[in-house]
Amino acid sequence: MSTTTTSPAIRVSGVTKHFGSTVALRDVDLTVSRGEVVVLLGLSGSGKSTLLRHIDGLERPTEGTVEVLEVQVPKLKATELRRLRGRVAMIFQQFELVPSLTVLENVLTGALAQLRGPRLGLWAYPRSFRQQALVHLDRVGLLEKAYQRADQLSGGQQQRVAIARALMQAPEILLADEPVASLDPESSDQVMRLIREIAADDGLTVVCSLHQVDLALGWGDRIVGLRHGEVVLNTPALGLSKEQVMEIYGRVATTTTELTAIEAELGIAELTGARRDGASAGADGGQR
Ligand SMILES: Nc1ncnc2c1ncn2[C@@H]1O[C@H](COP(=O)(O)OP(=O)(O)OP(=O)(O)O)[C@@H](O)[C@H]1O
Repeated sequence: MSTTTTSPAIRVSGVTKHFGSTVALRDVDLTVSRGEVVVLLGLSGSGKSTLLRHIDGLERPTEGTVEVLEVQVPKLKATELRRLRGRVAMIFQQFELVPSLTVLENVLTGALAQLRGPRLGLWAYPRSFRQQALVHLDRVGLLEKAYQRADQLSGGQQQRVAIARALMQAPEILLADEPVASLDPESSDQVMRLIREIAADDGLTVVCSLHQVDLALGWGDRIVGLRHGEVVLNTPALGLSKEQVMEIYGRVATTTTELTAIEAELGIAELTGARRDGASAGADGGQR
């Protein structure tokens, strides 16, 4: 009888995280299957980055457990954590490229964990790595930019370089923390499509935080909504409507100003008048 791996890629159980008196996560459960693409949706401060940082072992939970690729993350020693991070790549809102280096060198830095010692300059990397980096640049559509300085590229292009750098790790999981928050709508769309394509082609597990409902609905397999550090929504993206998502976020708003702020942050400009009136009315449209 053959055995197949059925364990999830990520299993977060009962995670609570305190930063002093701030409760950033409250009893969070999240299970992500291998190959699944999950969106973490939430307003600023809802705990999205903190949750991603727990999955990557950058934070330890105050309570609860985090298992990634069958490894208990908070228990890992530094060397074991480094090994796990080789299997989990992360991209960020601000791209985190080295501006003065060429695009190709930036991509190559994604392989540093696989090499011993520092690497200064392109020729310090083995030829096979340079070839691999060029393949990844081709995949993200930036082969012709390989020898330009990273800071000469547009925001969208820089995020695509960051994706190519992540691919150098040959990761099993890709974590993306608000990857398009600094980009215009067209570049956002391009970057999100690229991540989705790569995830499908490589069987990558993806957890991506976003705050725009429109992007989230058209993109992930499943949407997990966070509010004040708690999971308030965990459902397949297919068939989920904007109104359902808004309803969840609308419940926290007690005033029209608050509702307008939520609307703006979630990228929704069409909250109903009735909902708005309800919010203005205070208790009726506020916390239920
Ligand atoms: N290192 C830290 N020290 C103290 N408080 C923190 C720290 N990291 C996060 N927090 C707090 O925890 C809460 C959740 O923050 P987090 O950054 O996870 O939210 P977020 O949903 O990712 O928001 P944003 O989209 O603005 O980054 C916030 O109240 C934040 O101020």
